[in-house]
Amino acid sequence: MIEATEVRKRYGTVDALDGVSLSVPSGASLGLVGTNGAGKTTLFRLLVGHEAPDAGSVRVAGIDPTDGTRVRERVGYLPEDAGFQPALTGEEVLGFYADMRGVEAPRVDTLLSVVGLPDAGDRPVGGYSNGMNRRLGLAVALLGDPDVLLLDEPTAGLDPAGVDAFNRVVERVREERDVTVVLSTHVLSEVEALCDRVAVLDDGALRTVGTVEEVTRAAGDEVTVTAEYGDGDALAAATESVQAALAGRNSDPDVSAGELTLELAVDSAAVTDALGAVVETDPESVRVDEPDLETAVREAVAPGGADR
Ligand SMILES: Nc1ncnc2c1ncn2[C@@H]1O[C@H](COP(=O)(O)OP(=O)(O)OP(=O)(O)O)[C@@H](O)[C@H]1O
Repeated sequence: MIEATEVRKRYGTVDALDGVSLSVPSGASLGLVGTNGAGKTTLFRLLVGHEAPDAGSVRVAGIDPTDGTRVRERVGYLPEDAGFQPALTGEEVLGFYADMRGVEAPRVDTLLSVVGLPDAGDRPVGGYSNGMNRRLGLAVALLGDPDVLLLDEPTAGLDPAGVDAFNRVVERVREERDVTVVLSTHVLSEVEALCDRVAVLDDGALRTVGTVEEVTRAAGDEVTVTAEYGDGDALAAATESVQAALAGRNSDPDVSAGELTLELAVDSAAVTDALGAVVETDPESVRVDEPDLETAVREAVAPGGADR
């Protein structure tokens, strides 16, 4: 659905995108993450045809986005800095964009309900909260029932309730429509909740891309369970019962300094069994360290934890 091939975009002396190739299949949901200034907004602007790449090619639904209005019929875009005339009501804002895109008026009411603003349509948008404004922006992006939805940091600056409300709408839209979503964010829990894929951009380059699971796995494929015990007897008894629970699985605990440590393959049944056994031995504390998306993204941006 989206194909970017060796895309370059330079502003003055800055390589905003420095040879980025990325493919997003139809119906997928991609989280675009990365450092500030990584090139995320630039990529959106190329995907929506607001600008052309200096080199390489971009195709959305097989269309070159700079090729007239055709791509705008297929793509809904919520820019990072979307703002509307404060004196216009929500309905008027939608009506304005609906006219521009030739969408029928009844869709405006439906869309306001879809984004959770069913009763706010007759109010001037100057009185909308930040979250309401973003949801109105999403409604504008949904006009014309696009195949592709591009959301540039849609929840930046929203409070937790606003983030939840927005993300629930995105989830519902994905359930109800066959739409391909690209969403940029600095919040990785959002990617885990809403996206099946993740791409990490940094300094104009794509550092990694894959399913959320694949990218997370790059941070390691082991879970470490560490349990702390008050005295040597408790630790010895715990070691015995954990060994019994994991018998034959080649995962003996390490025991030292009042602690029992287990290293286990992530997602294996051994993790559940070991945790069950550990909890039954009544430890003072239990810690579970597993590969997570945050570590994987940090590693992708700065391999080996290099200072930047
Ligand atoms: N119109 C422009 N003129 C000059 N430089 C630009 C322009 N647009 C982007 N840049 C530069 O290109 C780089 C990438 O910017 P971009 O806005 O795409 O990053 P981003 O990943 O969206 O960042 P953020 O997370 O901070 O929103 C930055 O160094 C930025 O300063």
